[in-house]
Amino acid sequence: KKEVKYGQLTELPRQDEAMKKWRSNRFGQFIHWGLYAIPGGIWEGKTYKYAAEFLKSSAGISTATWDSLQYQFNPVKFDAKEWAKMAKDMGVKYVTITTKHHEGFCLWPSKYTDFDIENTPYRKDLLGEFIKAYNEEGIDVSLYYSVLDWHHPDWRYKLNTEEDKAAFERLKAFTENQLLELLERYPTVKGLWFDGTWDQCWKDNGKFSYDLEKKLKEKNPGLIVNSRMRADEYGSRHFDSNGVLMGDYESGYERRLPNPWDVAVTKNDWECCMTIPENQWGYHKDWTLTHIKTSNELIEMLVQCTSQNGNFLLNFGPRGEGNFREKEVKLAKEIGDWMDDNSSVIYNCGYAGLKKQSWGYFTKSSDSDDAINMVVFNKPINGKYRVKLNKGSIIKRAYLLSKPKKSFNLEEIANGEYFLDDVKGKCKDPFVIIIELEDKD
Ligand SMILES: C#C[C@@H]1N[C@@H](C)[C@@H](O)[C@H]1O
Repeated sequence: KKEVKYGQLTELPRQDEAMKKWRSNRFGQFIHWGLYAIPGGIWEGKTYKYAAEFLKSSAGISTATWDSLQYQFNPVKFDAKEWAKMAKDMGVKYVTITTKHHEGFCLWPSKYTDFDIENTPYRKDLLGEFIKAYNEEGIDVSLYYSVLDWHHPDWRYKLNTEEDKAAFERLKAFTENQLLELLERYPTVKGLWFDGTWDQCWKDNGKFSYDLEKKLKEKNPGLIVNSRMRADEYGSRHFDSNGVLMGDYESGYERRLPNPWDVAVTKNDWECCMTIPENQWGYHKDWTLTHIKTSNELIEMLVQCTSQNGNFLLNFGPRGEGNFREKEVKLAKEIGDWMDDNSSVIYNCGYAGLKKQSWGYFTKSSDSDDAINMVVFNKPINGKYRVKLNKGSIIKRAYLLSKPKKSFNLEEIANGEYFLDDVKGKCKDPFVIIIELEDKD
């Protein structure tokens, strides 16, 4: 074991109220919005297939040219209340929005740069309007912040020379000032979601990331930060050099999920962030380039995350003018309709302590020990659901969440193992079977 002085700051898993709320939220909305939403993946008539928020590098655009987009950023269709209502109806309990992506443009009026919303035709504190509207809908707000900053003259990927090191010291001070400014301006914020921390410059500054986590948590007690913020003094990221998780939850699942049978993942808090297209976080004009996920695919990801003690952060990329594409609005509605009937198997739920089975996923509410949720995605062709519980478990009753009066027939086939006879006819959406257990004692 290495001696790690600048590794985990807060003992995990956190059991304070702020973290319990984060855990019970389970379902969040990610918003990627910045200057990249104006060109939307197309530059001088050419469509670039790579992620739209990387268009500056994909199309080799100079910083001066890219930054001039600031004078076109005028989201006349932006209605924060409308956005918050859509999120509320979709069933999310929290939102994470990009305050500043890799391009360096800030959605809030920052004292530390002119490359911000104040110097656009919009002028107003867009981020403040956003936070107020989402909080009024009862949705917690977390802020995404990219340490990687293509606009800032002091950004360096690697620190080769003394000049590089002096420049990066200034970048670190700028980063700390902006983050403290965000927490000062927006005190209701529950978390910070760090990104752009994969370069050598950050790995060489593990102690700084430790001290910064400490300072930010002193400024906003209860603040929740993702593991992506951190490096230890040896350059190990997310987990320190002895494999101990840093930050408050693991945030390495980006556009991918763990193996659904993996039990080890349940021991930490974690979050998966997911795009609707294959790889577009910012708005891209052309959604014919890749597969666009259906609401049932996205609902299954949300249920899988919950079944393994993880949160699911689903991304939306609004247009430069401030509205969402119709397909995103439709998906939000479809997911919200499912959540209207089934959110009880998501909110405040997690790993049921049972091996996953082929019909779908188990989840269990933190508030009850004698009920288990079966969320069905794959109907068995023989109409019988094989349910393997822990030894000694006895099913008192099993029924559809949607039809609680009608019980399934039970056939016990071994200790803690049953067949449930199907009582449901045709179904096009995922559905829930509630298993009520006999009290053990
Ligand atoms: C790569 C990369 C970035 N990380 C995701 C969360 C998006 O912000 C993407 O641009």
